[in-house]
Amino acid sequence: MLTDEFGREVSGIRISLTDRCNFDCVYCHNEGLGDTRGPMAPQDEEMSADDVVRILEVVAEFGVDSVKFTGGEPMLREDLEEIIARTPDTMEVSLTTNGTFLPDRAEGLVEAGLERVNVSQDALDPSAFAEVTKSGAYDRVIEGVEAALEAGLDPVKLNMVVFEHTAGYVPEMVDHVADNDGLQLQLIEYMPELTGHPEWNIDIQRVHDWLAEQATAIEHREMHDRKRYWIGGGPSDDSSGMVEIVDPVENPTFCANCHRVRVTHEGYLKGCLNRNDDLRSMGEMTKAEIREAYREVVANRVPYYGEYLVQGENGEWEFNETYLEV
Ligand SMILES: Nc1nc2c(ncn2[C@@H]2O[C@H](COP(=O)(O)OP(=O)(O)OP(=O)(O)O)[C@@H](O)[C@H]2O)c(=O)[nH]1
Ligand SMILES: C[S@@+](CC[C@H](N)C(=O)[O-])C[C@H]1O[C@@H](n2cnc3c(N)ncnc32)[C@H](O)[C@@H]1O
Ligand code: SF4
Ligand code: SF4
Repeated sequence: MLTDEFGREVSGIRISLTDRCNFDCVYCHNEGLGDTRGPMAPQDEEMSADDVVRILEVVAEFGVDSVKFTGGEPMLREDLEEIIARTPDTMEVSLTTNGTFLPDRAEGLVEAGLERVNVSQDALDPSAFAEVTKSGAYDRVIEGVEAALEAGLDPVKLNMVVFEHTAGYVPEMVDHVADNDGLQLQLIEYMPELTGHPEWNIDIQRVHDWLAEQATAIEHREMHDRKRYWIGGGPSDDSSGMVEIVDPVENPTFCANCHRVRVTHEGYLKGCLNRNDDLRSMGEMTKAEIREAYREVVANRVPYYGEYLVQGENGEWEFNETYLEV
């Protein structure tokens, strides 16, 4: 496994398969590309299944043992099942999706080799859901979550971005996962950097404090040093609910435990979700060239949050020049 200059081993890869989406969520960061979602028609610049598999085969040689497929909406790719089936056997395969296509395809994805799924669900009520996603597909998403559970995906994590529009729904989402076997909840801190709406931010520490009061057990996950709160039981009790908080913003501990590189839908390898200054285009590359690009990108990885950034007078984050000169 390769290790970067900050001692972070790279054990995972996160691949965006498309920037197209059938939703228009008001907060969407589109995996670091900002609000640039394309039309529904396939885009020429999307990597082919062969491109994706070539990259996976190379990083597997370096001991990368997990892949997360995301987007845009990755299930708009008709060849998703093929890509998963061709993923090296040494890799754990997971998917993050808005869930609308799961009712028809969850079973096929499991047959292809999918092990876990995260489904974005920001509210338990159709009108609140529509307000955030600009979509009327609430019932489809609920069906998708059921289809994923029936197909044997375990766990099925519900992703909820916590920001001004959704913060009030956190308690009922927590009850929902505690009451339903197989479901877990991921509360994701809203990342304002790429969306242009800093005013929607809320203090995620309040959610941590509230959960700590409810929890019967609290654990730390190695990845990103994330906290996990167990509600109504504990880690060994099947009837309890697990709530994980993903809180990257201004969190040097999160970045210090970041073990994944990323690939954009056009095939650019990059070391950090929030950075686009280290892109390496791998679409046309041979395996030997991909190996070289991978080594370079890992060698140049830098934590994003922490002393490497400073907040300017206008509230924007900028590189800490003092640090760069050292
Ligand atoms: N800044 C930052 N945010 C991340 C990172 N990983 C995940 N996130 C945030 O968390 C969201 C949800 O991630 P998911 O795709 O559901 O997957 P995950 O939680 O990272 O991975 P698993 O829990 O292992 O399934 C992402 O879209 C980001 O908003 C990361 O490395 N850096
Ligand atoms: C970009 S989406 C791609 C996969 C799929 N379309 C979905 O929505 O699950 C991946 C995850 O990013 C989260 N996300 C998007 N914009 C965000 C933001 N500004 N802050 C925090 N999380 C965000 C979404 O909630 C979703 O769980
Ligand atoms: S469903 Fe996912 S990719 Fe689509 S707009 Fe919402 S967060 Fe972004
Ligand atoms: S370095 Fe930090 S911000 Fe960048 S991908 Fe890793 S955890 Fe996310």
